[in-house]
Amino acid sequence: MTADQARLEAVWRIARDAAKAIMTLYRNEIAVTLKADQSPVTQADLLANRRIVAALERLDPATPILSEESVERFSGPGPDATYYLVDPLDGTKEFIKRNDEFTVNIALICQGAPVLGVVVAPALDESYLAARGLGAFKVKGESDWRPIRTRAPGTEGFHVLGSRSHRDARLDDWLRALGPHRVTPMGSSLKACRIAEGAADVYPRFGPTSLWDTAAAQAVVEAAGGCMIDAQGHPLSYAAPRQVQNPSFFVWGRRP
Ligand SMILES: Nc1ncnc2c1ncn2[C@@H]1O[C@H](COP(=O)(O)O)[C@@H](OP(=O)(O)O)[C@H]1O
Ligand SMILES: [Mg+2]
Repeated sequence: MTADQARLEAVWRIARDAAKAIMTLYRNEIAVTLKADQSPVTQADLLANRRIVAALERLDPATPILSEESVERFSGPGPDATYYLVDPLDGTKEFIKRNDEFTVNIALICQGAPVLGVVVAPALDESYLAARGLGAFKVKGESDWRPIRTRAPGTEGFHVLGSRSHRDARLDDWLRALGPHRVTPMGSSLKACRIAEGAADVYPRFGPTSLWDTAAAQAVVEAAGGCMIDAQGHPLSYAAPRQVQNPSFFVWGRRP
């Protein structure tokens, strides 16, 4: 087993542990509070955050952690510009609506790029894992690892994935220019993971997102042969984590 694989499996175990904690709360009544930016947060976001941060600190004490639910603890990247980037519960609105489209996300950033990514969908019992040099994998349950690859669009047009909660005129204009397509709404980083496994072709995102929403899924989609790029065609960068907002971006299974 390589060091990268050992680390990938260790980070996956941490994400799965958080996923189990999330599911115990998902089955009961969900209490929702609003954060300062008016976005919803639940006990599940906070519980998952505590478990992930404590476990990553045990696993890798020298590497700083930037998490959506504890941004104030982050004092900047560590040696070699490395840090963990965590969204303990992406798709909180989907969690509250109970449509199963929410994920736990952990990425390892090195020199501004996501070099390892773990995305777990707790309610679906599916995981997407990737590390540079190892490839990208989907795991159903605990042990069924399968390598994944992106696909080329079929002759019937593009299968597009889009946010359930954010749709605006820029997206409508972009879709008009795309040509023949169909759109499936979906929550969370699951959209990019579905493209990584060749189940869809493109995910355009014009609404606001933050670094922790994209990093883990970007590692997966890149290792599977796709890309997550800004309007200039550059891969999303994590080199300046003081600025947590992403630009608009596009996830393509095959680069256009
Ligand atoms: N105004 C805003 N600013 C920053 N990020 C936003 C935002 N509105 C939505 N998002 C991001 O979009 C994510 C949901 O994406 P989607 O609509 O594709 O499911 C949210 O993840 P969280 O659920 O982790 O907060 C949140 O991070
Ligand atoms: Mg999120």
